[in-house]
Amino acid sequence: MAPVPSDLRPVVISGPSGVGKGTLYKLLLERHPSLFATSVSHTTRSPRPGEKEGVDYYYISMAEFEKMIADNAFVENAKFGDNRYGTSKMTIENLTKSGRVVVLDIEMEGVKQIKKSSIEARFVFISPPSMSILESRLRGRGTEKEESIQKRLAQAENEMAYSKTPNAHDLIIVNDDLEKAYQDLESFIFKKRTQDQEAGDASSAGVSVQD
Ligand SMILES: Nc1ncnc2c1ncn2[C@@H]1O[C@H](COP(=O)(O)OP(=O)(O)OP(=O)(O)O)[C@@H](O)[C@H]1O
Repeated sequence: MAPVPSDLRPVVISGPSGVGKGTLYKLLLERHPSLFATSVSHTTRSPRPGEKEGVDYYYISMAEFEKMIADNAFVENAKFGDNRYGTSKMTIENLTKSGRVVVLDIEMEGVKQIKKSSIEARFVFISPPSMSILESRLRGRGTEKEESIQKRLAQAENEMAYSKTPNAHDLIIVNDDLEKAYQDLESFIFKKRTQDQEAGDASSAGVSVQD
């Protein structure tokens, strides 16, 4: 039987575009399908052909989205073009209550928002071995036009700078050898949370620890 981690806090994976977040995330879900779960986001954009409500996204109107923001129902939300995207607190809480570890692939602004939210999460930053390797991965993936590659590389500098600020992340993994990076990620997730950490987290969050 697959081991069950004692620490069910959601895991937020961030890092520059092209570093391998999606690849690592997919491996977690493939290797432990009944343990890890993704949180289905809410969006104001229309479904694309083949997409399913509640599987790819929850599709809602702009008015509903704004109501959810007003109700503080999102742990993070963002705007891309004319569309809004958000991760709902309740979706995460329900998955966690059902014994799953929620894995979130989130960019830097979202990470900052989650840190301010009521959700207690663990933050893992995936770093490239070098900026030139990051660039060759982005190019090698073959999904991006030149302009988009340049934008992503510029944003990568911001992500890297943020990763160097104290306490931004609980763990930084350099994704050089993929299997090694995966093993580092998995063992971090399965690591037992010490009582000191629990007490420290609880006092910094201003809540009491419950057994
Ligand atoms: N350790 C590794 N060694 C070599 N190639 C890798 C490694 N990890 C990932 N890759 C490759 O790098 C490319 C980018 O990976 P991936 O799409 O997972 O990045 P990402 O961080 O999820 O990017 P985005 O934020 O844009 O979605 C892919 O082609 C992937 O196969």
